[in-house]
Formats: sequence, C-alpha cells, structure tokens
Amino acid sequence: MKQNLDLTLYLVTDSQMAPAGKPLAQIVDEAIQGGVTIVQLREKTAETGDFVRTALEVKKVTSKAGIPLLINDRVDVAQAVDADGVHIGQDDLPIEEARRILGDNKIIGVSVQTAEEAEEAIVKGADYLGIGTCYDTATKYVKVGPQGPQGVRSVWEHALKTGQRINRPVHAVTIGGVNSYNAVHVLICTRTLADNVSLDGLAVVSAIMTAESPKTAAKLLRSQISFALESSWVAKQDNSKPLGVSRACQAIATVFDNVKSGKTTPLVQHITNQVVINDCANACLALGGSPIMASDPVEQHDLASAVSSLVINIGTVSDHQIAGMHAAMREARLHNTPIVIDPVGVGTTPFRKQVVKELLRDYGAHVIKGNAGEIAALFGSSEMQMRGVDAVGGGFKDPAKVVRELSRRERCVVVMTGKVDYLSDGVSTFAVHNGHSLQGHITGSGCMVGTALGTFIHQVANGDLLVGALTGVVAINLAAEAAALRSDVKGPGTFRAAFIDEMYNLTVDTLLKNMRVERVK
Ligand SMILES: Cc1ncc(COP(=O)(O)OP(=O)(O)O)c(N)n1
Ligand SMILES: Cc1ncsc1CCOP(=O)(O)O
Repeated sequence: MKQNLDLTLYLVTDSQMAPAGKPLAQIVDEAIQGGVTIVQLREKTAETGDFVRTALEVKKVTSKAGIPLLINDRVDVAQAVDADGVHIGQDDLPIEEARRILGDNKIIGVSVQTAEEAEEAIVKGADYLGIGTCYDTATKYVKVGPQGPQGVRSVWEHALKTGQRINRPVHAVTIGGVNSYNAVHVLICTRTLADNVSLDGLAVVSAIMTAESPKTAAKLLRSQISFALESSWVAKQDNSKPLGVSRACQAIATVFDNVKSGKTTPLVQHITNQVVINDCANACLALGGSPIMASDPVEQHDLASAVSSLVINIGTVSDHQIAGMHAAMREARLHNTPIVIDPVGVGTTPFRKQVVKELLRDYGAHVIKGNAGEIAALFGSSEMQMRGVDAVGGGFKDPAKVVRELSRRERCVVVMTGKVDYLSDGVSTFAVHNGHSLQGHITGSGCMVGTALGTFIHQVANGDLLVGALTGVVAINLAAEAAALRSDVKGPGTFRAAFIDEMYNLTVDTLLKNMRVERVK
C-alpha cells in the first residue's frame, strides 16, 4: 500500500451539503478529529479557480493532520495544488493517462461497479477501488441501481483474485448510502470467507457532510468500523475451528442456565404477528427472558439501548410494521444488538419476499429462522414450496447443505425447523432430533422458536451465535416433548398451555440428559 494510504474512513466532500457559513476546510478538520483517514475533494460544479482555492484551504488541514488529500476527477487541479492523488470514474481520464501525468508516487483511486471494471483497474495500476454503489443515495445520480453488500462482495472477491493472479495488493472501499447504521453489516457481509479479507474501509459523503457535528459522526463511524473489522462472532470464516458436539452441549447448558437461573434476564424486543403475540410473550417469560412487544417506529430510538435482542417476525406484516422494523433494525445495528429474522410465509407472496429482501439487504441478521418452505424461498430453491405459512413438499435432499449455503451467503446463523431442526453458521452444522409432532398442530410453535432464539442469543453476543441458537431450539423442543407426555394433555389446546408450563419447568439437568444434538457434514 502507498505510504499513508489508510482507507478506513474515507470522507468524500460535497460543499453544497455544508451548513451555510461553515467553511469546507472547517468541516474537514472536525471530521479528521473524529477519525477520518483520507479526504477526497469532490466539487462537481465549481469553476477551476474556485476548485483550486478550496483545495488549497483543505490541503492545509489535511497536511497538518498528515492524511492524504485526493481530488475528484480533475487531474489538473490535483497537479495545481500538489494533492496526494486523484479519484477517477469510468467516464473520466483513463488510468494510464492519469498515471502518466501524476507519476508513480501519487495515489490513483478508481470507481468500479463490476468485476470486469475492477479487474481492469487493478491491472492498469489503480491504488484502490471505490466499489459501488452499495445502497441508494440522494447524493449522486447513478445509472444502475444499488448493488447491496452482497453485490459489492462479489466485485471485491474478483478484485482480490485478480490481485493474487498478478501478485499485486488490492485495496478497496465501498460507497453509496453508507452510514453508521449499516457500516457493521456492510463490512461483515463483504468480508471474504475463504481468506477473511475485509474491505479496507468505507467511503461516505452525507453521513459526515450533513451531520450537526462532523467530529461526532466520524467518531461513531470509526467505532462501528473498528467493531466490524475486529469482530469474528457473526460470520464464521473457513478457517474457524468447527464446534464439536460435546463442546456444543456443554455450552448450550451454560447459556441455558445463565438465563434460566436469572443470572441474566434478556430484554427481548419483538415486532411480531398478531396471531402469536401473546404466546411469544409468555414463552419468553417462561424461558427466563423479559418480552417487550414494540413495533411503532417512533419509540425504536428510545428503546434501543435497553434491548438485549430483537426478534422480527413478518407473519402479519403491514406498512406501519415495516417502518417499525426498519427503525428497530437500524438501531439494533448501531447498538450491535443481535437480530433474529423469522420470514413467516416469505414464499407465499412477492410482497413478503420484497420485505425480507430489503431488511436483509439493509441490515442483515444474526439468525434467520424458517420452516423448510421459507428457507427454500430465501435460498431460491424449488425443492420445497409454501402454502400460506406452511411448508409443502417432500423435504430437501440435503437439508444440511441448504442451511450451510444460506448461512454462508447471508453471513449469519440459519435455523431450519421441521421434524429434525438444522442449524448452521457456515462452518459447523447441527441437527437437533428433539421435539414432538404436536408442535405442528398449534399455531405459533415456529414463532416461539424465534422467541427462544432471541432469548438465548444475546448471551453470546461476543461468542458463539450458533450456541445461542442451538440453546433456543433445544429448549423449545424439550419443553414440547415434556408437555406431550403429560396425562392432562389431550390435544392441541391442552398442549398449548402445557408447552408454556414445560418451558417454565425445564431444568439444565433435563436439558443435558435429553438433548439429541448431532453434528452433520
Ligand atoms: C471513493 C470513491 N468511490 C467512488 C466515487 C465515484 O466516483 P465517480 O464514479 O467518478 O463519480 P463522481 O464522484 O465523479 O460523481 C468517488 N467519488 N469516490
Ligand atoms: C460519490 C459517489 N459515488 C458513488 S455513490 C456516491 C455518493 C455517496 O454519497 P452518500 O455517502 O451521501 O450516499
């Protein structure tokens, strides 16, 4: 990497966003104090003379801080002020020409949207790539819609392969709609599984330029970026040590005991459906959690710092609930609160599919839980279908592979419920053989699994999400087994009440004795 080229937090300026009377150089100065590591002066409408004058003012600030100043598009302006380099787009001066004019010591960054553009830019000697756009942005008109973090990831993976092929280091940021709410998701989702390589950082315009305090905004972004770059608890990498059964069982017992014994009482926020809301609240209480059902967008900000985990269930989703889900998930990401998504009936209508697609694209999840039909719809498989909220079909040929692959794609734990439940974090995959057929005869038994996941995963916020998810699945299934055995249970109605009782009565000893957890390939 060129000396001084630290792309961790990349500020691209837009003086039209600056508050009236506040000089651009002052904004840049404050942003650098907050942790910006590189600045690009982007003045799309300025006359050359004004551009040069502004560049000289900003350069005083960046030089004092010892960070690079790049100029957007205009190689002549970069030369005039002896900037550290330029950032050029696909329609600007060709890279070779910019390099010929500026020489080898200057930084040249190039915007790319596709794998082919990335490959070309690297081969032609770009020092870094600006991959995007990641999300919709009001800052710039873009011809092609946003790629989302998964689209950015595929360009990044190709860029890294190109670098390996020609033995050249590759550096990149992503840009477009990036802010402190989605920074962690973007960085975790774009990290490669094979080599564990993250983007170098994030580039933002409005997240800093429009902030009341550019310093505070930059500081928050920096802390989110550091969290994402340092955290290994969400997306398991290929070289992560797989979890063995005996270690998993011990860990499940510990997580369960911590909640059941009251050592910790997670506050589990639900935005869930009208059918199961009461059962889920009772299940949460019975398992040792504290439920709060809160879906209005207005209260999400105030709730967020107290919440231990967030369960999003789209069973009876409406426009108002969607707004609440977006607000809650934004806040959850900011607070690094684990999110469970239960995509109820996602295969049934295009509307539900779109709702889930947008939530996963914008914020991702820590755990996705669904029945086989829902998992098939998310995975894009026709092996299973949906009728309403139920799965229809003969089952997956290789269910373990489906959950593992979906986990790897979405960078989260995937839980698929059924007669046998399958769980994967992309590296370790487990089958849980507990449960009872009566679970299939009451409404909301799957939603209560979502509740149980929310109740136990907060425990492992810095550890193993898969263990938290396994704990929830095992606890629910053992409660169902115990309830079904009771002499007072005569059918679904009595089972429903007994089910909650047995969640309440479940002990760690019963759990250790009766759980049937198998590691699968
Ligand atoms: C870091 C970074 N990445 C991408 C861009 C976009 O550049 P470009 O495609 O040239 O578009 P304009 O910025 O010129 O509108 C960027 N500026 N910075
Ligand atoms: C310059 C640029 N290039 C691609 S998107 C974009 C603007 C990003 O702005 P914001 O961070 O405000 O979404």
